[in-house]
Amino acid sequence: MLRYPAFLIYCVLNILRSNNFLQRSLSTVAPEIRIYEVGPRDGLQNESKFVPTDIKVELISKIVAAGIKNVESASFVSPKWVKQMSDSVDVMKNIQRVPGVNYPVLVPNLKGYETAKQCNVEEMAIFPAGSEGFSQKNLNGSVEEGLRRFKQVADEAVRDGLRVRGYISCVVGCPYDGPIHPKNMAKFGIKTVDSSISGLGGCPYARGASGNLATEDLVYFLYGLGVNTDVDLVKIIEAGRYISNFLGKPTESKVNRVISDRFTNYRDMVKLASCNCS
Ligand SMILES: CC(C)(COP(=O)([O-])OP(=O)([O-])OC[C@H]1O[C@@H](n2cnc3c(N)ncnc32)[C@H](O)[C@@H]1OP(=O)([O-])[O-])[C@@H](O)C(=O)NCCC(=O)NCCSC(=O)C[C@@](C)(O)CC(=O)[O-]
Repeated sequence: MLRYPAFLIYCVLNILRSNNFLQRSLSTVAPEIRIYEVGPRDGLQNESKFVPTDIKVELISKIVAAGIKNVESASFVSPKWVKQMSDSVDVMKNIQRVPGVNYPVLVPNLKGYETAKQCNVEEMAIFPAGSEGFSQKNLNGSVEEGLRRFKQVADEAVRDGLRVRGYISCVVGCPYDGPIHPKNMAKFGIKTVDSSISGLGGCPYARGASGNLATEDLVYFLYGLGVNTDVDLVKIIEAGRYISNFLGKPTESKVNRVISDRFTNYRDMVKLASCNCS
């Protein structure tokens, strides 16, 4: 009987061989699912080792080179709360912005908003919580206080012609308050999926946060379902390996783990994706 890793290799190889990822990635068909890569922000914010600005910038550029069009790149929260994001101004000033790519940032209050504006940010994310316990831990205030602050940010942003995206943390469960039963849940019509390169991340204030859905696995999964994302799997795998190597920890991406074990260098993977396995 095939063991799980062998089966995964078999599936990856078959998908790569039969469909040719590189050709697909160059296709002009509009993607059916929008991927929001949150690795450079949510992914890294929980890392204890400080990731230097140039590594963050390079990671973002690798992710963009793979075809991802939305990369949450920085966070203008208090540096006392999340030190890893304390160089967000430098990150935003040093990334080479590619036309057509969106580089949103996280903003918790008007102070963060002002800083974001100075960095020519075009889209920001606000992040109230659905539970009292998490709101206190993450934002140092109640749900109501959080909503009040985020409304200020959203009003300013809309006035300034910027886009605003809203997260709601803990809609079904909270590490402090337990299960949450939201009355209204948006169930259908999902067109945007958040994921993080290499499965990195988790909020430092969510006890036991276990990481995020790995972008490589998401791309692979959607590809298997025949859903177009316009993302080059080989390049996104390479970006995942880049940051995992830097952090000195194994990738949380199952696809990346399987492929990395088997293919040691980028050229081999490109050959494979080009169906040139001789
Ligand atoms: C909301 C605050 C700021 C309140 O933090 P606070 O300590 O209550 O803030 P304050 O207003 O009392 O100010 C205290 C000091 O912080 C400074 N300060 C205040 N704001 C800023 C700012 N923006 N930038 C820089 N400095 C700031 C402010 O200037 C002052 O400086 P001092 O006078 O002492 O020198 C804090 O709790 C905070 O930053 N929380 C964010 C924590 C965080 O980043 N968590 C991870 C992101 S959430 C997440 O990952 C979940 C998500 C979004 O992915 C969705 C999901 O999956 O659930």
